[in-house]
Amino acid sequence: MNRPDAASRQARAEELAERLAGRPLVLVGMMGAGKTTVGRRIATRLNRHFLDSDEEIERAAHMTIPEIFEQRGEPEFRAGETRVIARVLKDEGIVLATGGGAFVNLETRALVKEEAISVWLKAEIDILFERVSRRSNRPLLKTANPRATLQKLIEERYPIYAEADVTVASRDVPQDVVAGDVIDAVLTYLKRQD
Ligand SMILES: Nc1ncnc2c1ncn2[C@@H]1O[C@H](COP(=O)(O)OP(=O)(O)O)[C@@H](O)[C@H]1O
Ligand SMILES: O=C(O)C1=C[C@@H](OP(=O)(O)O)[C@@H](O)[C@H](O)C1
Ligand SMILES: [Mg+2]
Repeated sequence: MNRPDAASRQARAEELAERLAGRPLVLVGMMGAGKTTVGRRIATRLNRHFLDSDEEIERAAHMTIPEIFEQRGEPEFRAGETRVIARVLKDEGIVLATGGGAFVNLETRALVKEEAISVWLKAEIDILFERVSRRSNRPLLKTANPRATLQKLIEERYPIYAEADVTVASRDVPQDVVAGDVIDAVLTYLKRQD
């Protein structure tokens, strides 16, 4: 990348950081969309603190997500997820990657809408499936037909994710490009709000 591109990229990130004025930036969307990895890159560019709700839950429980599902069950995981997100949204100037089910919760969704700017990282099933197949750390997909499960979740959740302020395609391009797409899309959204 040449220097003028890098400079304008930096300028857009700085403008976004300024326009957000402390409001958290929250990533929502399906498993495999890139919320955790792309979110971390966005935080770096905005010079913000990055948090991931799954990592916060794991830290508090001293267990991995699969262990929590196995030993305590999904309802307890969901309760922890709701609590963790409510707690971290009190912090200013964060980028938060949520777990794929978090925004489905009415209480969490209302809080995110009130306190933050939300971004739906939207990806095609083929991309999602390829990405989630790399690791076996998603308990909801431990089914006889994980692709069909993913498809069912997509159908249930897409109308809900569509309530996010901004939608960005999580394309099959490098994560830095997706991070740049998010920054540009949120900046455009906030400029329109003025
Ligand atoms: N743009 C991308 N191109 C290629 N691989 C990606 C991209 N975004 C994410 N990934 C990979 O997909 C997997 C899932 O990403 P992750 O950030 O954990 O998604 P999420 O948190 O939304 O479930 C990881 O292995 C990550 O490295
Ligand atoms: O979609 C979901 O319900 C889940 C998504 C996961 O997070 P990612 O979306 O970061 O994979 C994790 O919270 C848990 O396995 C449940
Ligand atoms: Mg994640």
